[in-house]
Amino acid sequence: MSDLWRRCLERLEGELNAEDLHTWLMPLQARDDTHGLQLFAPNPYTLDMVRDRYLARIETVISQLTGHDLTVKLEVGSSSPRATASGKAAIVQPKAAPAPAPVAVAEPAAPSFTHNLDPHYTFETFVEGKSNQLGKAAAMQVAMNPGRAYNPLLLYGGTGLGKTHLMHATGNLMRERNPDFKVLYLRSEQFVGSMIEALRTKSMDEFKRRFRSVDALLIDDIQFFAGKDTTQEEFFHTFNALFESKQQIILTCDRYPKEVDKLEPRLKSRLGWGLSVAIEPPDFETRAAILLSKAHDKGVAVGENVAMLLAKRIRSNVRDLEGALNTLAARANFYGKPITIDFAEETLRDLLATHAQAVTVPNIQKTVADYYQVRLQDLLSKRRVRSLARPRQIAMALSKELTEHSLPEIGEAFGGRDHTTVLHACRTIKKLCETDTRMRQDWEQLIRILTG
Ligand SMILES: Nc1ncnc2c1ncn2[C@@H]1O[C@H](COP(=O)(O)OP(=O)(O)OP(=O)(O)O)[C@@H](O)[C@H]1O
Repeated sequence: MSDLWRRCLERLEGELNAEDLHTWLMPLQARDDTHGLQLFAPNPYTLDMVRDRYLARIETVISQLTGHDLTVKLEVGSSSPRATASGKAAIVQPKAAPAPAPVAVAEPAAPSFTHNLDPHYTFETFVEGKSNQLGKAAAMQVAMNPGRAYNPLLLYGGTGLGKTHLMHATGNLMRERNPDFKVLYLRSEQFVGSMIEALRTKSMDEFKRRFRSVDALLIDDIQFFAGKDTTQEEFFHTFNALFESKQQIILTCDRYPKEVDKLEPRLKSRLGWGLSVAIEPPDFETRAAILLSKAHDKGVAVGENVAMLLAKRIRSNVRDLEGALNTLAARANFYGKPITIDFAEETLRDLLATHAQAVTVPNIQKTVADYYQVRLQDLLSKRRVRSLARPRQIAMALSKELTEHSLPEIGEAFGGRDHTTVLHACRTIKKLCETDTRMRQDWEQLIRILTG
């Protein structure tokens, strides 16, 4: 990779979120020569996005890095000399000074395949807990034995729980073990965008070649394929081609794919050929460990007490937890203060209040009643029919999980029941979640509704 471009990316890393960076900027190839830097987008769709959203900023950063006022233009293509032989290049020119800009020394021509994995998303930076243990183990297996261990590997679960992280970690490990391994990561919107562009420019053959020539294809958030029939058709053929030649496919979805409406049955059936693993919301200890690990990686001094405060109060997902940490770090830096419990509570008062708000026992009762379509007064009554008893137990267990109330207090809130009844409910639901998929999905969905 061009040294100048690498330095530019490093600078932008601190400004853009990881997702945008690896979606739009990392796929760009770059080449610098005595005249300047050339940037190549893999397709017109990416080119448009980069030009509209990032080009001005890239120009500024390049100018800062080189000390010259440079103009950057883009084209679709590749940085390998063969691909640019059309002579369209000469992309960076000094805006004012006629003299050639002194830029970084050119490296040998880059390989024609540029992987676009986020180097920060690795297994080392992924904190393991009960909620993601299986997913991590499966992903590692796939990285060690691509195309053969589980194909496809499908990671599913709610937003911000680490699916994308694990996917990149798998790709990164594959490439660490074999640097020539071609791993292509895309969000499903990019797949759709590339396909639309290929249809428009009548370059479907090129599109097919691009996706079928990789060793591993990683597609994020495939729920976006729902209702897009032509995309599904094309993806179906891509899938078959890759699968047959034992190229690895890794996918993520925000729920169990069988539950995604408007996804073709034959595609759903293919998705089930390999291994589907749920990534669940992390428990308290894992949330605290993730927070401490993120703080360590970012060089932010956060004590265990602060990590525990955030982990206790922010249960929705890891992304929110990380967002809170970033806010704290930025404020502490600005005011030059250490991150104490008081500082954290003060700084995040509104945010913590929002997270606390939803999770009260009455709120849980109402949410569970709505979810199972029973009347609230029946849920709180003494009636023991199964259609009420199970939702009631779930509501009790959720109250224990999501609030600070004691067992007797929860019993009291459920029509004056004994604390042993609540304890029994908690144990029953915990056991059921381990053995009954449906139950576990209901539980996770309710947690998402209550904490999202
Ligand atoms: N177990 C974990 N250890 C370390 N970081 C984690 C873990 N789980 C999630 N994260 C971090 O949380 C953030 C969100 O994770 P990620 O983007 O992978 O979520 P996701 O499940 O793909 O969400 P979405 O469905 O919205 O794309 C990332 O910064 C990721 O590094």
